[in-house]
Amino acid sequence: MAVESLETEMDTAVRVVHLASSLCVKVQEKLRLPSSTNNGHVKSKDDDSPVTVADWGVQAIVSWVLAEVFGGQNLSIVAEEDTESLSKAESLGLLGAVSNAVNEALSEAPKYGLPKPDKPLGSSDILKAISRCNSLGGPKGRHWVLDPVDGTLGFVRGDQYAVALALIENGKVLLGVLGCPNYPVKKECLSNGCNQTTGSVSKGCVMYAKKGSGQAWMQPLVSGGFPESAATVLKVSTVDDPVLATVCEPVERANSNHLFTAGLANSMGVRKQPLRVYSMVKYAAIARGDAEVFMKFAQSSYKEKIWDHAAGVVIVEEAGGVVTDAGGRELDFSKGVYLEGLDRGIVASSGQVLHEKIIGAVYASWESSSL
Ligand SMILES: Nc1ncnc2c1ncn2[C@@H]1O[C@H](COP(=O)(O)O)[C@@H](OP(=O)(O)O)[C@H]1O
Ligand SMILES: [Mg+2]
Repeated sequence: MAVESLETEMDTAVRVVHLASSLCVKVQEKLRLPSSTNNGHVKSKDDDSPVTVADWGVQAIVSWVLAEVFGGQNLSIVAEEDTESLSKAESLGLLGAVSNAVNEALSEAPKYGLPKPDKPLGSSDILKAISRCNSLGGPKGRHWVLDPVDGTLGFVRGDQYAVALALIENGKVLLGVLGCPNYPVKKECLSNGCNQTTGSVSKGCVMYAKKGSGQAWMQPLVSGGFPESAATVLKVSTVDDPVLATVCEPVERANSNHLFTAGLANSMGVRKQPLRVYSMVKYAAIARGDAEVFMKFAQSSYKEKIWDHAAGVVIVEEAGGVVTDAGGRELDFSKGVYLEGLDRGIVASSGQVLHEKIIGAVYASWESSSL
């Protein structure tokens, strides 16, 4: 499939991620009100991770918009959420909150250049839209891949999170879009917490790239519609000396072994403290040149999912960076929901020189690690 033939796909994906990000901003503001801390709008999944009105809301609007634009018939969407807990009788209030958020967002869709429904969607339409995203992906055909709210823990804590949408064809990522509503314009804010203060929507951004185009782009998130300003080009950092490099990694120890990555960084000569950030905003930081390396080494029993990486990988690559597993191999998006065959961990970096140093360091330190 030629790159230039993806215009409608790219345009729709960027617009719907802007719309979805605006839904998230509103829900996150509500979650921050003291009265709503325990109002049932945050649920725990089976693995104890949180899921919110925003996760279901974003999945519903992305699914609804993609079906409107591309037709629901042959649409394949692989996404994180299902409707099991949302369909239970005791979740009626939650479903109502999701419906309100979805209909409020979709009523604004024309301001984003997107279709809106003739009348507000009912609960069953919304459940249908969410459960349409039950594709398992695989090696053949086109699949949209969505993480409606990546880094839900960051989201409920008022911190970083991302809306991630990618399109995969025959196992290869064709395009990726990352909505980063709290990704501050100034990179210092990522580590010193100025993102914690409530601010205007314009502090966020949307990044996107088409595979093979050699270009990645960033737009500001603006309140109430699609931005009029031109997109800016994203370029990775030119730093290739580990002494000057910033390494970012997950905030949660449970998601990546901080001790192992610290040893690895030290052995390469990295001197700066790691930047710990929730969600795929770490890929955004590499693409924008705010950090040079992103490493994630999960426990060996954990299987990485395609929606947690697809959009970020293509954006970093087109901005000039490199992403592989810890064995230096390309990530394989063709095996279904999981990144099957992943060698130990994921490494993204701003360029080949740093990348090779990290992969070399992994080989040197692996034997002595307990992973
Ligand atoms: N035990 C584990 N090890 C590694 N990654 C995990 C994990 N449990 C959950 N994750 C993934 O890590 C993502 C969050 O990334 P990060 O730690 O970089 O903020 C989660 O995305 P969701 O928040 O979308 O579920 C989830 O997919
Ligand atoms: Mg995720």
